[in-house]
Amino acid sequence: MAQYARGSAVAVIRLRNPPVNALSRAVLQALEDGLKKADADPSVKAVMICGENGKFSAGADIRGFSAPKRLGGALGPIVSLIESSEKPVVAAIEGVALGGGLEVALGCHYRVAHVKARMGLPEVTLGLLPGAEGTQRLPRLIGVPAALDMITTGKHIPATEALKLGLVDEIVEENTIEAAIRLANKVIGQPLGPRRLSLKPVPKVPNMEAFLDEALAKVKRQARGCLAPELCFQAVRAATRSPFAEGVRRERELFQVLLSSGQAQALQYAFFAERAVRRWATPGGASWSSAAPQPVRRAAVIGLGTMGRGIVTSLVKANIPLVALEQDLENLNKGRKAVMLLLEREAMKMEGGAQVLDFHNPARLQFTVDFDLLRDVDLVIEAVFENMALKKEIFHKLSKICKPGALLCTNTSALNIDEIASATNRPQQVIGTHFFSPAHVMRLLEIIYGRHTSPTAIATAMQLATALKKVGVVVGNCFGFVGNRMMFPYVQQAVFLLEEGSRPDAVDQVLEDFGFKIGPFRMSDLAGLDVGWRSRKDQGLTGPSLPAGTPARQRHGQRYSPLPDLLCERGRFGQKTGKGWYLYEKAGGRTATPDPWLLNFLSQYRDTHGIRTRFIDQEEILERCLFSLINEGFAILAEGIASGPEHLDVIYINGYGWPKHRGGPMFYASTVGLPRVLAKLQKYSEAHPDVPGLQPSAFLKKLAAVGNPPLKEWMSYLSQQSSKL
Ligand SMILES: CC(C)(COP(=O)(O)OP(=O)(O)OC[C@H]1O[C@@H](n2cnc3c(N)ncnc32)[C@H](O)[C@@H]1OP(=O)(O)O)[C@@H](O)C(=O)NCCC(=O)NCCSC(=O)CC(=O)CCCCCCCCCCCCC(=O)O
Ligand SMILES: NC(=O)C1=CN([C@@H]2O[C@H](COP(=O)(O)OP(=O)(O)OC[C@H]3O[C@@H](n4cnc5c(N)ncnc54)[C@H](O)[C@@H]3O)[C@@H](O)[C@H]2O)C=CC1
Repeated sequence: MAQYARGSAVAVIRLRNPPVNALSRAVLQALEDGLKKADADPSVKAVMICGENGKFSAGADIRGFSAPKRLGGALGPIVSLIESSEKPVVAAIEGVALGGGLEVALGCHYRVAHVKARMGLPEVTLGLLPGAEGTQRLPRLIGVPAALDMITTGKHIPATEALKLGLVDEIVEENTIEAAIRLANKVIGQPLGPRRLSLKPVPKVPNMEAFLDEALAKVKRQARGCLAPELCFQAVRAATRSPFAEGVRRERELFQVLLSSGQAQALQYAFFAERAVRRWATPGGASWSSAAPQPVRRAAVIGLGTMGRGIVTSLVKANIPLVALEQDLENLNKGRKAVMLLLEREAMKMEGGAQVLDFHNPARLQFTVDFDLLRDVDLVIEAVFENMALKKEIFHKLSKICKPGALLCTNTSALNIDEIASATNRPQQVIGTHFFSPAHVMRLLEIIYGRHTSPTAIATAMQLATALKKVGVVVGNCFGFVGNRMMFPYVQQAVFLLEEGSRPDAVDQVLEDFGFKIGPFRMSDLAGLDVGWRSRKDQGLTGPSLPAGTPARQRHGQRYSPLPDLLCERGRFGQKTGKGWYLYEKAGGRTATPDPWLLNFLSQYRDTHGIRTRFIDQEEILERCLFSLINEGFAILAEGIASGPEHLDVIYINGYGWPKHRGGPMFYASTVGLPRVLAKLQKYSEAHPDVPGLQPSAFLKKLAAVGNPPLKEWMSYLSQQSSKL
């Protein structure tokens, strides 16, 4: 709703729809009614629009986009109605003015913002464009380059920047409403023509067409298959070429294309999925309502290798004082240097820089090899080598040294949390906090509870995720948890495809064209092939503990490819050694080129094992890789390892470079249709009966059999008894 009130000469219209004053049909109707009332009342000389509870508006109600009667069309005419008012209208922007909210403010003749307010047109992140004339008004107000930047990236800008750009007329530190009313009183009677953005020309840029060509190339490069950025660009370009009314018509056409594209639905699903996973729950009934987080005043990180360095950086950025520990002075010095470099780079990106991060202050960041310094920390994150014996040794030590309430977290990427916890005297305080590399950049934090992990420990880890500005997703304990467990069959299929006749660059290309940031072979080279090799040796799948006489391409009666092991035996660990699935310019190089040696090696390998090379088309590459990953997802859901498909999708979008405009693997499966996913898996499984990853999961079969229900109903088809937890 919007509340109308008249005080002296200025009428106040207050947008009201908690928690963020989203513009629902009811709000828009009330806004329109308020404007008409103010217009009709001769004692009203000006209007001020603000939002309830210190927030202007977060824009159109996103849930409304999928409603049968969409609210979209209603907003543009209301923005026009505001602008055409004969009485000055002032927007008082507090909190956020986003999307349709900012478009309402652009319709106003004046804008006053609180210094802490943020503004933006984030529709592009929802697969849309600012469809209430925002693509036509913003360039007229702040110029084409700045408007293009805001509209094609969706970034939120602070009020101080908005003032510099001319997006707002004034910023205030105190009462925004009073300042806006003051301004409204001041401008009564002044001509409104120059304040109506639709009447202004778009400011000229020297050589506009060349500028636009360059901007388009940049947008395309960054969009990677996502439609909205390019259509946002086209709408802004229309503003540079056509009069306002024609630009608005073009904006509407483009908006309709996006609305019906499928990508908008995927991106909006992802928006709500990310919020849904914050409301964690375990099969045992623990949730926010039963658990309060413990404060983390001081933390520790053990192991300053690839992961530990990023984790330390994240903690420092979150302003959490910490101790960083290594096994010896040599590794400590190496780790310290690397951490300092990362922190210096991060500080350069921040306003206030090193002073804000304060990482040279030993009270905030202390480096040591002495476990005794961990006595009084509230939380420890272990990030040493992926080795169970070592992890147990460390956790045993920690449970003796750390104070009783301290939470003990492991960054293991696959190992059993319960076994690690068994080495301690406090298994209820042991939890997996699985960061992704680079840990100070990647948004995902997979939070794994074991059999004994307490609800308080889960709540504390979730709160830590928020403090680190990460997306925490709570999942159960199994080998590889959710993300890596789904990744194993995907990578396995990619390698099998090589055995059968494909090439690393062909497989990567198909998956990168699908939208993955990087294909499975480039990803393995980046992460280091030795990581998986070590784990396979520990599992007895390769190396000295492999029983003599084990067939080269079979383990436990199932198909196995020794190709990655053979590469590692030849010192090909990926980027770090300058060669892996690809060739690099040098050790540590980043430019991957197909390696003739590898192609020759593959061909000899096929000859040795009597494999007939065949042509494998793009469809088969895509389906075998993706459907085996999705199939594992269904098994995970059936086992109760994750509470719903949204969890899997949020993990894949934020941790594994899954293209967000495809909504995550489970959402993607729902758009392909479960009967089709099932039929394809059945086909591939018949062709490869010794590959369990291709055998359709019982849960997928069930969902297909009950008629392919919508994703939000999937979990209701799982009986309680089928959960293993
Ligand atoms: C606002 C935030 C920055 C707040 O963040 P935070 O404090 O972290 O809280 P959250 O947990 O994120 O949010 C709290 C709660 O609010 C829910 N929520 C947030 N924003 C919205 C929203 N816009 N709509 C609905 N609900 C919202 C959120 O889900 C949480 O609830 P929970 O899920 O229950 O936990 C942050 O929330 C944020 O960034 N929000 C999104 C801001 C955004 O993206 N805004 C843009 C919205 S789209 C928009 O405005 C589109 C437009 O430009 C208008 C379109 C006009 C169309 C014109 C079309 C013309 C031609 C076509 C004719 C078609 C015919 C017809 O259809 O009629
Ligand atoms: N590398 C990656 O991409 C990811 C790794 N992980 C997991 O994170 C953990 C660490 O992995 P990386 O950082 O890649 O390993 P790494 O090999 O780069 O670093 C491990 C560090 O631990 C130190 N260390 C070993 N024993 C120690 C001890 N007793 N006390 C203190 N420090 C000790 C080593 O000196 C080394 O610096 C592993 O469990 C791994 O599975 C999780 C996610 C991603």
